[in-house]
Amino acid sequence: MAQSSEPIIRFEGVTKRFDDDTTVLNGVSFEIERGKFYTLLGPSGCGKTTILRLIAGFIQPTEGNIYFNGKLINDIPANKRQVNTVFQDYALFPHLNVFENVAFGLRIKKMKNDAVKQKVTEALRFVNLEGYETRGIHEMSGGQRQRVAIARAIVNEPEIILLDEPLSALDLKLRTEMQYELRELQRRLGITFIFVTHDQEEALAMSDEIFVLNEGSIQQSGTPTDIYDAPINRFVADFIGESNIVPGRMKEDYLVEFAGRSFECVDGGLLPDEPVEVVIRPEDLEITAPELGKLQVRVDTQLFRGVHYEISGYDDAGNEWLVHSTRKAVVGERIGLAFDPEAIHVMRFGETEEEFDKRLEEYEEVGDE
Ligand SMILES: Nc1ncnc2c1ncn2[C@@H]1O[C@H](COP(=O)(O)OP(=O)(O)OP(=O)(O)O)[C@@H](O)[C@H]1O
Repeated sequence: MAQSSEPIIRFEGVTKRFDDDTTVLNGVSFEIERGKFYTLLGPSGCGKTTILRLIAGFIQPTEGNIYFNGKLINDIPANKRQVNTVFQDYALFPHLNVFENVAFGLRIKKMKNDAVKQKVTEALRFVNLEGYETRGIHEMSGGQRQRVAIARAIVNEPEIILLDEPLSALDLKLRTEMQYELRELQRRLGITFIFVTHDQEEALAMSDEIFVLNEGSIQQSGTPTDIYDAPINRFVADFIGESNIVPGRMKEDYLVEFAGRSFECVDGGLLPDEPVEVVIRPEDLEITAPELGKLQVRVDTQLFRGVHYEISGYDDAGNEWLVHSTRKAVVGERIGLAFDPEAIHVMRFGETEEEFDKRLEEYEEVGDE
């Protein structure tokens, strides 16, 4: 295909305001590559569903442009886009059986009966629902309805499937099963999936790429490990997993000061004496005897979490530290905390992803000279 090097979707400075002048998306730009599993992650009201609706064509941008395979699609109506949506409540037709629910889109296109039968059978096989053709929707479980909704989307052979919190109605166990199933299905189909969730664990487990959103802007985009290991700012560090975030100061490249001491780290490219925020994940801290630790902490609370203990305490500078450890501590006692230079991640206050990328580029250019 001639257009295959183009991103399948590109947003260029897309702003969405509703009639009452509330800005829901604020100049958002991103690219979606073909065949990957993307997740839009963020708290309630941050604009995730609005992005899906813009891609589907249910609403139009107030400013900016949306491209599909390199072609501007701002004014292309929803029914002319090769995109299908799986909604949170599945939006299945209660009066139609499983077969007719899946066949619905094909019937509208006036496809011949034989072809409909073949395509619906194939779609139902894909989601493991062969033999359920004549069942009523009310006779299906939550997980099965979910699969009918997915079969109804894939039967149209769209280039993109949009999934708006499709697992939120399921209980925890089924939800985990469906996470595997959806991920596997996406791999087998090779169709681009754009999945919306406010659940960070779900996003980390399922995605090739995650966009973290807050208040109508993309805070950070990247693979789950990029985002977990190198959050761009406090919002992302707080939203994805648990973090210790303490104030610090850059002394020079690869040397950062916090909790009253200097520590080797792997981050550079900041100005000497620049105030920063330092992130260390609780599982990267190891409990030692006080004199062997890089930091000393008095244990304040301890909770047993089955696999590990969740221990919190304060260092002498008054910073709180959360530790996940298989070793037990004693409340009120002093412990040492050991960690590798790689465990320290330094963030510049309030920096956006764009500013970070620019800084990194300049830093690497200087390094190459
Ligand atoms: N048609 C509309 N008119 C006015 N405001 C709207 C409209 N649709 C959405 N909004 C507002 O836009 C903001 C973002 O909504 P959106 O549905 O995109 O959020 P979300 O991130 O998907 O949230 P949730 O996880 O709660 O679904 C919300 O504050 C919402 O109230």
